[in-house]
Amino acid sequence: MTAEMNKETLGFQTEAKQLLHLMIHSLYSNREIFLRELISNASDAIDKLRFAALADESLLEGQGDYRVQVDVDPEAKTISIDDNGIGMNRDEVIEHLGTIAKSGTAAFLQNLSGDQKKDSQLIGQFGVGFYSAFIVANRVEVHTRKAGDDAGAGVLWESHGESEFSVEQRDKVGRGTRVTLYLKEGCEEFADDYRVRSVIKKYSDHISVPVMMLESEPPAAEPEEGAEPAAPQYKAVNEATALWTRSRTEVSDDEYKAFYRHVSHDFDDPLTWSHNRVEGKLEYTSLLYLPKRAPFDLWNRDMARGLKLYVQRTFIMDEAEQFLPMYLRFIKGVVDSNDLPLNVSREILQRDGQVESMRSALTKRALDMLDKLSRQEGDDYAEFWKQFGEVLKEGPAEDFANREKIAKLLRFATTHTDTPVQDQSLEDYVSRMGENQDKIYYVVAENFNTAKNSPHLEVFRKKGIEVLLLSDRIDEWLMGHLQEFDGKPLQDVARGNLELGEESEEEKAEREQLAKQSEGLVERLAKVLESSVAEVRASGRLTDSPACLVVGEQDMGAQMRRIMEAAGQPVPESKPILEVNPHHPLLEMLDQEADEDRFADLASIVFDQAQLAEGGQLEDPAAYVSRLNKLLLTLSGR
Ligand SMILES: Nc1ncnc2c1ncn2[C@@H]1O[C@H](COP(=O)(O)OP(=O)(O)OP(=O)(O)O)[C@@H](O)[C@H]1O
Repeated sequence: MTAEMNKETLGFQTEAKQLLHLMIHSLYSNREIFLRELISNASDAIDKLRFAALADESLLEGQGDYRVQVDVDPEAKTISIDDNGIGMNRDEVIEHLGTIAKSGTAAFLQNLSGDQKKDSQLIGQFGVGFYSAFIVANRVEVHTRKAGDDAGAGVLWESHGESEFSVEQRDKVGRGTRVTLYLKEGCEEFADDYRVRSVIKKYSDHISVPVMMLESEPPAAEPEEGAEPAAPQYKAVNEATALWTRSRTEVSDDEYKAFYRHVSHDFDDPLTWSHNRVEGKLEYTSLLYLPKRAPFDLWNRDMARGLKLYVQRTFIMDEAEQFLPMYLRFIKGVVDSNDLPLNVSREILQRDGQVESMRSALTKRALDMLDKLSRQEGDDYAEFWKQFGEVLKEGPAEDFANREKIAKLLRFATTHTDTPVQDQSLEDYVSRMGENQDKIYYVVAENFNTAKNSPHLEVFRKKGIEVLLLSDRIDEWLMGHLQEFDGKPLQDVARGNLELGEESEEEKAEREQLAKQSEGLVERLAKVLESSVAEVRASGRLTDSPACLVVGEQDMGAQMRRIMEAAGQPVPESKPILEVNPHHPLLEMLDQEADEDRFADLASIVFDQAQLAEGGQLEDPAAYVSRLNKLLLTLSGR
C-alpha cells in the first residue's frame, strides 16, 4: 500500500466540531492550559501502559523508563509533547481524536450562551482535553504507535482544527505518542523554552512521571581543551513524585489545586480537600476533593464517578466506584492501597472485604470534610449546598448507618427566614424549638411559594412554630427515611391529625366545641363529596383559608404521588381528608345554604380550591370553571 492510498480524510463528529469551535473562541484568554491537558493525557497514557505491563511485560519492548518529553522550536514555531505510554492504533486514533464519547454532550452544548466568560467555565467543567491544542495551534499532528505493535503500525493523525482530520500509516520506532503543535500567530510564546518551563512547573509539577526538557543552561564546567562540548541533556522540569505520597506539610495549596485539575479535568479550583494516610490493619492513602461546581452530567445515570485507584503507587483504574456511595458521587480524588493485589479488577472490588472497610472509612472522611466546611466562615458551604445539596439528600435512604451525620449536613428553607434559600440546619431549628414542642414540622410542596403559602401553615404561623419549607423533588423521600433528628420525630404538617404539643386546656375545649357545632355541616359535606374524600372534619389548623387537604397517616404524600404518577408508576388508591375552617365566611355561608344543588356546587369548589392551593391538579378543571362561573353570575343577579 502506498502512503497516498492509505491516507483517509474524515469529518469530526458534529459535537466534536462544535466543542472545538467554542473552545478556541472562549478559552483563548486562558490558552496556556493546553499544555496541562496534553501532559495530563501523556501521563495517563503512561499510567495505562504501566498497568497493562503488569500482565504482559513484553509491551515495554525492553524499555521501562517512563517519561514525557517536551521540545520547542522557536524557528519552526512548534512545540511537541512526546510520551512513551500506551499509544493508539488506527481505530483508536479515529475514535478518540474524532469524537466525544461522553453522553449528554449535545445537551451540554445547548447550554452554552455565547457569553465567553460563562462558556469558558462550562467548557472547563466538561473537560477540555486534547482539543485544547487548537486554542494555540492551527495545525496539530499526532504520531502514535500502540505498545506491542510493529513500527509499521504507526499512525499519523493531522488536522487544522476545522471540520476534518486525516489519518495515514507512518512508521514509528518508539512506542507511544508525539503530539506536535504548529503555533498560531500570537502564540509563539509556547515555542519559548523559558515560558514553557514555567507553565509546566505551574500545572504539572505533581505529575508522577518526569516531564523532561533539554537543559537550557550551559554545563557548569568548561570542557577540557580539545574535548567535544557536552551535548545538552534532557532533564526533568517537574517534581515527579506522586503528590499524595508526600506528607501534608510538604504540599502547598497551589500544588493540591493543580493536582485536583489533573484528576478531575476541572477548570476551577476545588472548594476543599482532605488528605490522609491510614496505617495499621489496612494501609492506604486517600486524597479527596470537593469540586466547586456540579458537572453537567450530575444527574445522568452513566455519569463517570469514583476515585482514581492506585495500588502501591501503580495506577490501576479510573472511576473506581466502590470506594464511595452514590450520594457522594461528586467527590473526586485518589486512593492508593498497599494491600490490594496489583491485578485487582472491578469485579474483585465489588466483593472484597477490605474495599468494604475502606469504603466506610472514606465515606466518613468525606462526611467529616463536609462537616468541617460547614463550620467554617464564609460562603463555601452555601456554595456546596447549592451545587450538591440535592445529591446529599439521597444519603439517608442509601446509607442508614450515617443517617445522623448526614442529617447534620442538610440545609433547609424554613418559615424562620421565609426565603427560598436553603441555609438552615436541623440543629438551628432544634435550637429554636419552643419548650413544649416535641416534633420538627415540615411542609412539602411542588415549589417554594406553594410551600410557603400553604394553608397548613396558618396555625403554625399564628403560634410562632417554625416549619421547614420543602420543595425539592427528593424531599418527601428524604423525610421518609430520616424520620427523626436528635430524638425528635419529623412531622409532615399535612399528614394525619394535628396535635400541637402546645395546646392549652382552653384551646382544647374550644376545638371540641367547634367540632360539635360544625357536626351538621361536616356531615353534609361528607355526603356530597363522598366519592372524592375519605373524611371531612373541622380543622384547628386553619385561620385564613376555608379548607385544606390532609393525607392519612399511612398514605403516600401528595408530592410523592405526583412524582410517581409522572413517572408512569402505579400509585395506590387513597383519598385525602378534607379539613374545613367553620369560622370562614364561605363555610358559614355554606352552612346556611338550603338549596342542595347550590350546596353541592359550592362544596365542590371548596374542595377543588384546597387541591389547587397545595399545587395539585384538578381531575376535571372544566367542571370547576363552569361551577365557579355559575356562581359568579349569581353575583350580578343574572
Ligand atoms: N498521549 C496520548 N496517548 C494515548 N492516548 C491518548 C493520548 N492523548 C489522548 N489519548 C486518547 O484520546 C482520548 C481523548 O482525549 P481527551 O484529552 O480529549 O479526553 P480525556 O482525556 O478522555 O478526558 P478529558 O476531556 O476530560 O480530558 C483519551 O481518553 C485517550 O484515550
